[in-house]
Amino acid sequence: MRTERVGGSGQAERREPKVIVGAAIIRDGRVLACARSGPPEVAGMYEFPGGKVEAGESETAALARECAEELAVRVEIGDRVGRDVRMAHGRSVLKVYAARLLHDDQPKALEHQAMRWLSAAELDTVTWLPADAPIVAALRPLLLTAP
Ligand SMILES: Nc1nc2c([nH]c(=O)n2[C@H]2C[C@H](O)[C@@H](COP(=O)(O)OP(=O)(O)OP(=O)(O)O)O2)c(=O)[nH]1
Repeated sequence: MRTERVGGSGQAERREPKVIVGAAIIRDGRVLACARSGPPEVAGMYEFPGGKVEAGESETAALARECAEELAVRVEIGDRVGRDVRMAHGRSVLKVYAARLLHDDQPKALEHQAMRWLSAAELDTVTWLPADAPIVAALRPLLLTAP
């Protein structure tokens, strides 16, 4: 979706929504859920590790960078999980990809206040950021069928 606003020339400018990517890192039928450390209004709420895609960066490169920065792990990025989720009145969009850890790397919560490996049955035991609800729903069957 494009959002439009009227610029100084009176003509409509088109703005692409900012893309936020998240990694649903799956291991042994569990997904890694990470609790935000801030800002205060969302601190303690769970999300998928990730962040904003920078200019000129691919979504998969952004995910690999964010997983390295936030968790000190290397990941292989797989298929999309769930749909695009519009946030901030359409100014941003959340896209989540399945991922797996490479080289037996062990995640460290370098920027989050907590981390949990959740099975399908445990997905609802944490409070997710509101935008993540459709992604979590789409993830459930994937965890149940994961090898
Ligand atoms: N990483 C991530 N962000 C999410 C999820 N769900 C959700 O609503 N968000 C929101 C929270 C934030 O408003 C935004 C991500 O911004 P961020 O501040 O974490 O991104 P970033 O790591 O690039 O941060 P920065 O460079 O601006 O400090 O997306 C999710 O599952 N994962």
